[in-house]
Amino acid sequence: MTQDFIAALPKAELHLHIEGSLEPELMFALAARNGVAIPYASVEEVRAAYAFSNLQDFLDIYYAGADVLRTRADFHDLAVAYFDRAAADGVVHAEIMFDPQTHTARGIPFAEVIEGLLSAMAEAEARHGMTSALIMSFLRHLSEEEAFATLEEATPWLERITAVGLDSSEVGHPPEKFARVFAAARGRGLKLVAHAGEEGPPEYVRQALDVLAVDRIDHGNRSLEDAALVERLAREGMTLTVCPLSNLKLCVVDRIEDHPIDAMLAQGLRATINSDDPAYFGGYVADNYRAVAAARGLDRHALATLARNSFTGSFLPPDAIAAHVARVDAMMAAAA
Ligand SMILES: Nc1ncnc2[nH]cnc12
Ligand SMILES: [Zn+2]
Repeated sequence: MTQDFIAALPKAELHLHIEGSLEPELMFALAARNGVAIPYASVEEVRAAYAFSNLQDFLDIYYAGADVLRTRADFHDLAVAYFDRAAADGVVHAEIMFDPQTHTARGIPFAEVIEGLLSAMAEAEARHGMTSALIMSFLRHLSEEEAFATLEEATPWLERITAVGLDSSEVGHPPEKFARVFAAARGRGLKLVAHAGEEGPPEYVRQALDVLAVDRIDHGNRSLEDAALVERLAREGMTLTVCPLSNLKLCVVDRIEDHPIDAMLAQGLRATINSDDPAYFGGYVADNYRAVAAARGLDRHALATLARNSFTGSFLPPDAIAAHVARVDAMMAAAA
């Protein structure tokens, strides 16, 4: 019953790396289409390689996997596959991240990447009535100067990009390293998000708030180590895009039974549920809801709160947010 309820619950996905939705089957198909050699003999061998002890273990494999993405059609097919799966999971709005530097560093033109994604977004709207938005993420292991160059390269498409983000290796690359480029992005009318407190300390979450002035925190788990920070995040209504199966696979939690999603809600944090890199972490967004519902005994009220938070934390206009929240409320009223 909870299974059906979770899939039927209207929801937004706010933390999804489109490169992390590359399923092994598509990796093989694109490798063949583009004549790219990959270091795996079979889909099973790829899946077996997805055992990670930390974020960096994962990132090494994730950046290698992205090498099969070469053309506009590849980015289109990748994103269409994600939108189809998300629609089946009850996602009605998706704010997807892409990492242009992972591709431009290999000589793939920025235009190929973004035009492929934009055409897939139009297709998702036509096929599923799903709305979507693009978040352009800077790789934090690279320099701020390189992030500036990426922002510059994106200029012709800025109307189509909703936000900038900050991802990749967290520890050693604090948010303050990107203070000026985030200020420039804000000046160009973009929203701001940053991964913080996934592996990095609570201080990185504070920097994301105080130095970058982000609109959302991606992950934020380690905020829980700092009571004053938790109180502030709750008071400011800051959205956290939490990713339970990612947290399990990257050893942010040892067991899914230890996941703090209900503790976050109990402390008044605006937590949401997301899949992060679903092809690598073993599940799309509904799988993430199911995993924590089962492991932490979340009832329908908690699940509906998480779904409502996904809309209130989105970059949709207020009227669209209200309409989506009303649909969640109607579903709860019908179930009562
Ligand atoms: N969970 C994650 N943390 C940091 N960078 C990422 N890039 C893709 N997934 C990521
Ligand atoms: Zn992420």
